[in-house]
Amino acid sequence: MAKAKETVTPLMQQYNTIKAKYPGALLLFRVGDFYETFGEDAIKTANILGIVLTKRGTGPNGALELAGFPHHSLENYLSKLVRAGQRVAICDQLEDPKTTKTIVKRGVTELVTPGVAYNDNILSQKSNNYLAAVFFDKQTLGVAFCDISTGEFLVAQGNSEYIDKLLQGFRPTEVVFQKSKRQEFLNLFGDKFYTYTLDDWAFTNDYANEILTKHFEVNSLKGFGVDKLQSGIVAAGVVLYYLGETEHRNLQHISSISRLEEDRYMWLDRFTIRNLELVSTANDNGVTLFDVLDQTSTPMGARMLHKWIIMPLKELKPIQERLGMVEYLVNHDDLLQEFLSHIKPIGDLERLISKVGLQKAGPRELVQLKRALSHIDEVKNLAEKTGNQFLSVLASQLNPCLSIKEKLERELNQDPPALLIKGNVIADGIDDELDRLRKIAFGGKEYLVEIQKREAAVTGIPSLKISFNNVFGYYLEVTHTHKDKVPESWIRKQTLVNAERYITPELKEYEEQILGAEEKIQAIEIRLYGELMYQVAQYIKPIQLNAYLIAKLDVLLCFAQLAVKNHYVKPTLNNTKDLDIKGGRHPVIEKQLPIGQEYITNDVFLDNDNQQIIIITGPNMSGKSAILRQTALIVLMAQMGCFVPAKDVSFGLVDKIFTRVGASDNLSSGESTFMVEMNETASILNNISDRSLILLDEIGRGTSTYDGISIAWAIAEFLHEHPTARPKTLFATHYHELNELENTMSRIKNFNVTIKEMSNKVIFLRKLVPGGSEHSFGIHVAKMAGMPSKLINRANEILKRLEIDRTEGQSVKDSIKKVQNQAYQLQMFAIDDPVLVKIRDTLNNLDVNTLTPVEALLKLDEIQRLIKT
Ligand SMILES: Nc1ncnc2c1ncn2[C@@H]1O[C@H](COP(=O)(O)OP(=O)(O)OP(=O)(O)O)[C@@H](O)[C@H]1O
Repeated sequence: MAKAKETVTPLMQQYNTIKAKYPGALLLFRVGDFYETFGEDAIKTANILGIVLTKRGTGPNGALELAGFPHHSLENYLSKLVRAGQRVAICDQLEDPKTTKTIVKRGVTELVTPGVAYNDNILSQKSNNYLAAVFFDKQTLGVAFCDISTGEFLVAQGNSEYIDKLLQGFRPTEVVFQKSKRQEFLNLFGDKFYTYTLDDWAFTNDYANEILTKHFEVNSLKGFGVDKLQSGIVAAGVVLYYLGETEHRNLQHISSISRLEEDRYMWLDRFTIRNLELVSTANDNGVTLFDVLDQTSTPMGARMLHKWIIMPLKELKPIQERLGMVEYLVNHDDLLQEFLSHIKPIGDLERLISKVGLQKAGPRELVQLKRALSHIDEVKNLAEKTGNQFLSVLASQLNPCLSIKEKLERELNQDPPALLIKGNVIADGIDDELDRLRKIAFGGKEYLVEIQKREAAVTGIPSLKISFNNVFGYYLEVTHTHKDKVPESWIRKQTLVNAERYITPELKEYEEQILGAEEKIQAIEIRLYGELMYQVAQYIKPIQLNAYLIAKLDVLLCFAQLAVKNHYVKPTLNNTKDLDIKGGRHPVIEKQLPIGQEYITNDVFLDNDNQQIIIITGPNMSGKSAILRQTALIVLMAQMGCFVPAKDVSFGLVDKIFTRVGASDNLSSGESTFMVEMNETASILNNISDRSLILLDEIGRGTSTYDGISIAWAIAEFLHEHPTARPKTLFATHYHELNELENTMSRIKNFNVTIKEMSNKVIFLRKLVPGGSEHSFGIHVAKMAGMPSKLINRANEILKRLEIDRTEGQSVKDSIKKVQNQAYQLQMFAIDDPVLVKIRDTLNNLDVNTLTPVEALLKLDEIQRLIKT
């Protein structure tokens, strides 16, 4: 017998057709009250969501896997799927199953990807969720960032270094780029981004211009000031194209596009962003500068703060404006408190108005919008009254959109359900038909009692009753006693033992009304709500401006609160090229010290003429890095417009901050990555100016002493002898040999972080003082790492010998011989134990002269391990 041919049901045929249109996406297929997934998708879904995987059918290809969940759990499950890195296509029923006899029409209504999300469950409140597009043009790279949840749309172009820096700072959750450039992308930006590639045809000028001008309803992009950025525009066009591809077509809230102006912001190279731990730390639970500074009251304020941190300003006027405003708020605490009381309830207005643009705002969100607008009105009034110039300008720009606010107040039930379909969203008194239907649907009982009373009075039948059954609906029941009083117009439907049942045209009409009322009510509410949303959408631009202004005020209020709480002071910015920090502190470390322990403050002074480069020596853990970082953080905070953790600070604007940290893992065969990068990034180094600040932390560490010193030496020389610029530099090192540089280079000065040595123990004083260090600190390091005291004692002996011999002019070779002889006398080595022999040989083979502290550490570790085995 021939094998039965497997039949594919019409439903599965429909599924397969839709699935094929969205390659790479996990398809959630709505069937009745469930979203179902099949095959591979089902296996993934069940895994990620921890739901049951079942199997259906036994065709020639085996059973088909199936996993599904109820439709009302969509939001919750969707966020889990997207967070797990899935692209999720949501396929809905496009018509009411009741109205069709054939298979229900279905289609994908949204494709949710990590970069294209506005669902509160997926987004994190305090950070933006950017989608980025990168365009590899011939010479330059174009980039665009868009956050669909806020409507922000930014564009830039430049070399790969600049684009990399932007990607580091904006940290998009998804990056799209040309299919043919996969390898280039990986080479330049690494594999840490969630990426998606698109066919190359979408990356053309003509296409981008067309899609952008159409979206913004303009003839040219000139008005946005982006028309010159041809590569950037292509990337921006791709963003819009991708949003369309993912079924996001209501994008009114993306109401403008702006250029990321490179010249307006301080340049922080990517190492600086990472090393200063501005917005993220190497380990997940570390504390960032953002964490310490974030005292904002709204999510949009927090997101703005985030941007201010990674993009400090470099123009005096706007910085001073911010600082001036913070000072004013610090001095007017009552006003500050009043502002705060109105800003908190404004909430996330920026994302809220975006949902209006996306046509996804629920009734409660519109009520919240109304509330936010009332508070904006209050903020405006408060700001107006102050007479402060900045606040007066703010007041004149804030627009409480009173007419739409009043409309929302009037037309919406002020305590509505979260979902429109639950009903009771539109207020009473707005639509006559709605009021009438509601009366019928919800006031049904009273209406029937009214009819009953009236008919009883008219007919003189006191026992008249109105009831309902499924056969003929509402009816009047008359006992046989009153049979003869029944009017002629009543239609008899049923005779019982002691009563008769009648219907009347009025009852029939009422019945029809009541049965259809609920559906009609829903239809009217949906229509009226849609109209209301449409009207609110006309206010997207002024409301977005409000959101921006409130976010800005929120950040300034946050700075003012920080100033008071953390004792920050107002920095003085000027046009000199000096940097003068008195009593500086590290804003993050000072917050983490154990209770009772005070942060030791430090002064740092740098200028172009005498003290361009400071070499800071000191043992590990003495606080060198802290001094470097706090210097950069103070500069950065000041240029954000924030007060700073110090006693007194004044400096000339800084245009760029570079950081390089030496560590054994980014050094190869004695060649510093910094040197490599110096060559690679010649274009940037050519742009180093007298206003740049450079932090070099333990460059050369991890190589052997001579290599390390040579590299560090070369870098210091490079920066000192740079033909066009004298960048201010802090150079932390444990190579006391570098102190020699001071003698030959006039603008290099030695400093050290003080310690006190007491009976072989080191106490950190953490004060930066002029002068170099006498010796290296390798043994001290070993001690801190918990090496056995026997070994430490021995190391100290060796060191002492070496130091004595050096002053007596003896060669290192002789010293080593001496200490080796000494070693043979130690009891520990007299035994013929193979482990001890091995230890002895290891020690014998050590060339102490070229040993770096880190190598010493590693050797000691090796020896310790030998003992333990
Ligand atoms: N001024 C200070 N006041 C109080 N504690 C400090 C101060 N500076 C640093 N510390 C503490 O000492 C720790 C080590 O400081 P830091 O990392 O700056 O040392 P380092 O000399 O750079 O060491 P390494 O060479 O190992 O990087 C910090 O994490 C902090 O807890």
